[in-house]
Amino acid sequence: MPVSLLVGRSRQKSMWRLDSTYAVELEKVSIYYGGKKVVKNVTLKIPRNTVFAIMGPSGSGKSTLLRSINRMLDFVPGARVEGSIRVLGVDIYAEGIDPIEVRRLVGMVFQMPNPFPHMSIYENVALGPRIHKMYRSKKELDEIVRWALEKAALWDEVKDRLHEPASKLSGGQQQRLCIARALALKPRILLMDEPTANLDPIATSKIEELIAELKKEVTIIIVTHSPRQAARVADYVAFIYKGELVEAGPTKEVFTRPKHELTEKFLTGAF
Ligand SMILES: Nc1ncnc2c1ncn2[C@@H]1O[C@H](COP(=O)(O)OP(=O)(O)OP(=O)(O)O)[C@@H](O)[C@H]1O
Repeated sequence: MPVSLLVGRSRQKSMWRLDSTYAVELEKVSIYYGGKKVVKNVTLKIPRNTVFAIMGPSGSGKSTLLRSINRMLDFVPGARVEGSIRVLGVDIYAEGIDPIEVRRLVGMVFQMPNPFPHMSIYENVALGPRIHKMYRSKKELDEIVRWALEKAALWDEVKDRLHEPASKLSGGQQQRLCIARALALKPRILLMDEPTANLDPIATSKIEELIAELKKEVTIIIVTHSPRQAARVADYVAFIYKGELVEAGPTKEVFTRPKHELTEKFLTGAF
């Protein structure tokens, strides 16, 4: 990364342990919507700079668990998290933690590509760095935008149309734009909630290739209901069923020697 990109917050002394073995550590995490417990006592360690897939059938609590990792559940009235969630060594629900800083460090990409449609491609990526004051000159902002679009494997396709509205991009391009938008904030962890559910197979494989590339720099936690996708992209997988963690481990191990009958059923498509 050019030195000029290391401006703003990244120069400040950080409380996050950036060299931590685990990107995320969940301990006895339960999550409620009102009185309804939808995630039940989940303990899980997610190694840094890996792709970790959370898989399970619809309604098993995957998205809820994912959203607890960057305090997105703060926006859901009645949602409550119990237990401890550490991100790069820091308890993100502790008093005094700024949820905005948590969400900068832990970016998120959703199922439906959701760029701001009337904003230009450039502005979609520049918005976060503007809000967080991550640059000192227009030139530096241009560099961040280019860097993020390159990292999201979109630069070559959009470099001559940066000021066109994002709505003119295809669905797959829009999703990569959302990835660029998240990357522009220099996150260390990227949460992806079924990022290819609305994409065709070609756009899906582009995103999957991108995931493999990105894990060199960020930890990726991806929610998928597809065991095939988990097998293709993930180093580690966790299988969640009815809010409970059934098993977790290296992808190869879980797929070749599942310890639990439920996991085997899920992997063979019996759900
Ligand atoms: N805002 C909410 N208020 C109340 N209940 C909710 C809310 N969001 C989700 N739920 C419920 O929590 C449970 C888990 O939902 P969640 O979306 O986390 O599961 P999921 O495994 O991601 O499912 P899917 O694959 O269908 O997205 C479901 O029973 C769902 O109906």
